[in-house]
Amino acid sequence: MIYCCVGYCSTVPSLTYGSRSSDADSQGASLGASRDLLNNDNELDSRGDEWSEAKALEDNVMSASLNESESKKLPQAIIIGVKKGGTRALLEFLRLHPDVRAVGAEPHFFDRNYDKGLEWYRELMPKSSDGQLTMEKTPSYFVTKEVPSRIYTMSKDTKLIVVVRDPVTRAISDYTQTHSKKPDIPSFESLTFKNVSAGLIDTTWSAVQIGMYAKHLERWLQYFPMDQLLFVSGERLISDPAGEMARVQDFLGLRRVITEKYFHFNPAKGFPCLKRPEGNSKPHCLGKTKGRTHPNIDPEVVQRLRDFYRPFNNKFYHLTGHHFDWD
Ligand SMILES: Nc1ncnc2c1ncn2[C@@H]1O[C@H](COP(=O)(O)OS(=O)(=O)O)[C@@H](OP(=O)(O)O)[C@H]1O
Repeated sequence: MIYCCVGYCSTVPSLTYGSRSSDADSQGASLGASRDLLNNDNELDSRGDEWSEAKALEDNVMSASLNESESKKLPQAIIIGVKKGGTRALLEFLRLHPDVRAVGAEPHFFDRNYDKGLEWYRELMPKSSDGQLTMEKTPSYFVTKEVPSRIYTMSKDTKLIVVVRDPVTRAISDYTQTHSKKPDIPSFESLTFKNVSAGLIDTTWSAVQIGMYAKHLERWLQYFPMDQLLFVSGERLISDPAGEMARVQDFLGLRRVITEKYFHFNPAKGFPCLKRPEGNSKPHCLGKTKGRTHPNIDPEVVQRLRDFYRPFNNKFYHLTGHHFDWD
């Protein structure tokens, strides 16, 4: 069956092909069918959609003029995490590069859909020519035990990108997202502790656990050498997107096409938005599900979390050789 959307047709439901950006939440996306995407808890990022739809339309026009040597390929590079790190922004920035083709939604192949097989996965990818890089992003990969060996089995040469962010802010962002959908959940402060009176941090709470980056990274290093991983600073992706994009493009072996000309800082949103350097088109910002207002958290709890994360952060700095200044 052929599915079409805003002039964009494919053999899988159009939602799965970037007409909507479905970003990770605690459930994340399943690409089995468009119904899955609509029924799960995923965010559908409305402003991101506009951007993705414009891109899908453009891709469609482009693909009409492309020759038959184009084919769907397994990704050579994957944004594997972290949830709420800035993964959507990075993917959308990369999608502007002419040598990158990326699937807009999160395939969740290596964590939830692995039994569907590699051909299912390949089928989700956009067509690309030989010189182009195929990519996807699924932020839950970084913290899922089985994923490193599975990606290694697909290709030991896969390049891996992790967008990391201060784990305390990340945890609050994660909580804010859940709270926006389930306003009745307990407070951040009470979820943080296993035993409030003893002050024990609950490391089984995913919002806390995801930020123990060193622990997760050690699992990846059992399969991949450090030089196959790139750590992008979520903070710098906002304060200096062109600088982070230069690192990313170098790492991926791409020409430095996405430069400061592509960014316009929107002071009202507090984020860089994307603009085409040529022409007068309006800059495109990610949607309102990015940059939600975080609740005020008891400063004592924030301090307790900072103390908790410090050894993990220091180990992470040591392993990566990069100081992220989170303390
Ligand atoms: N350019 C730009 N525009 C908007 N938002 C940006 C941008 N760059 C980074 N960010 C930050 O991205 C955070 C969401 O991260 P993710 O996209 O990884 O979230 S998700 O895991 O896919 O749901 C999101 O977190 P919150 O601010 O907590 O909502 C943003 O701070």
